Amino acid sequence: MFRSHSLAGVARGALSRSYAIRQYASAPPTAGFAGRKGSNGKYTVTLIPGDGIGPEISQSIKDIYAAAEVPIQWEEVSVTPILKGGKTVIPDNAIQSVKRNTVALKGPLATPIGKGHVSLNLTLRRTFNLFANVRPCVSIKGFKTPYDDVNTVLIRENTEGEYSGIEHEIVDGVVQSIKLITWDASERVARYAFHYAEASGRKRVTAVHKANIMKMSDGMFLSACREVSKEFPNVKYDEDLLDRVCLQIVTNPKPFSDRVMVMPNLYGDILSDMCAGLIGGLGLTPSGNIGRDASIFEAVHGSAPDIAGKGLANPTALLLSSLMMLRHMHLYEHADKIEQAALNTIAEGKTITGDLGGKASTSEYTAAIIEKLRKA
Ligand SMILES: NC(=O)C1=CN([C@@H]2O[C@H](COP(=O)(O)OP(=O)(O)OC[C@H]3O[C@@H](n4cnc5c(N)ncnc54)[C@H](O)[C@@H]3O)[C@@H](O)[C@H]2O)C=CC1
Ligand SMILES: O=C(O)CCC(=O)C(=O)O
Repeated sequence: MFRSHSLAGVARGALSRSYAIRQYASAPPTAGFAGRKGSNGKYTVTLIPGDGIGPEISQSIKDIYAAAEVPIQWEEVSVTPILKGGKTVIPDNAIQSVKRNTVALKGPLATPIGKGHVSLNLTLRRTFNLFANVRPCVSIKGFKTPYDDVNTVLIRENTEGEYSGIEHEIVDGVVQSIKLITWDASERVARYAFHYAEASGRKRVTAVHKANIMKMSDGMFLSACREVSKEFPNVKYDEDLLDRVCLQIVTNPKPFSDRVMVMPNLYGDILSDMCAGLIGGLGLTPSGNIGRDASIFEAVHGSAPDIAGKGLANPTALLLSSLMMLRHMHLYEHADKIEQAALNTIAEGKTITGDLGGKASTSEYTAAIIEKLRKA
């Protein structure tokens, strides 16, 4: 049943190069970066500011990048839902921009609840086949939370599962929602997780599942993980139930710092918010949606309508996502410098946003980071 995937060859070749993964690592170079560097020496990167707090936190990133002289020029595009032939689509110029540049930084996009257009976040992931969503969650040194040793990496299958969007009403009062799991997508994300573990020095891959209940769908996801694990004799493999993992992580997150967790789509969505809660909240957790031909980096959080337009948003999650992007682009020095400035600003605790217990506005926090960059 096991079919090899050509991605493996690409990844092995790339991994033979030396590759240092930092705290907020991009990803092993499986996806490959083939961005455009212009005659001015700058890479063009697509920027989707997004909805709600998106434009405010995107502005913060632009200001920090300008101060840090990151060799990037932003190609800003808006992603608004467009109705075409009865389907909601993404504006073509946004699609073309991501295709051209192969990397994008994206603010959150809002999705109406229980009605309205489909999620454009999911549409983007599917359009570009961004098969792995990498979500690291690391305690910030000096910033006190009930735990100071969280260091989890969660890799979420990103194109199918419970998020397939296949729903219908069978008869009045009975609705069916299909959880679609395919061998190919499971194998692909599993292989990515093992490569990530190898490249980042994590010793174990844990597949997180509910195959006791969803015996066929999660069962196949596990079979794919088991098969792929045979290709990686130096990485241990085990499996654990989602509910048990939740309990274990909130009880003691430390043991999870030696491994990469890989799981179907919805589990990853929920578990990553839970992990965020352990380190200070959604204002701090980044992610990368990794594909073969393009990758889109975005915070784990959404558009935060409750604080939008008030200057209260914490831009750190998007900033750390952008650093995953820089490392994906091999711009390590710029990433390291900005990371240091941001994390030190938080650790000092003088100029931090309300979600972290401070009083600073988004722009005051941004200015504090820029001040640190200037002094560095
Ligand atoms: N990838 C994406 O673009 C995502 C989009 N969404 C969408 O966002 C919208 C709002 O979703 P919610 O469930 O309210 O989740 P949310 O993540 O937007 O907000 C949850 C809570 O966290 C706070 N929060 C989030 N980010 C923050 C930040 N950077 N700084 C300070 N506080 C922050 C919010 O104020 C809110 O209290 C929905 O339409 C949802 O579909 C949700 C998650 C991811
Ligand atoms: O698309 C949305 O509005 C929510 C998406 C989300 O929570 C996620 O999958 O990260």
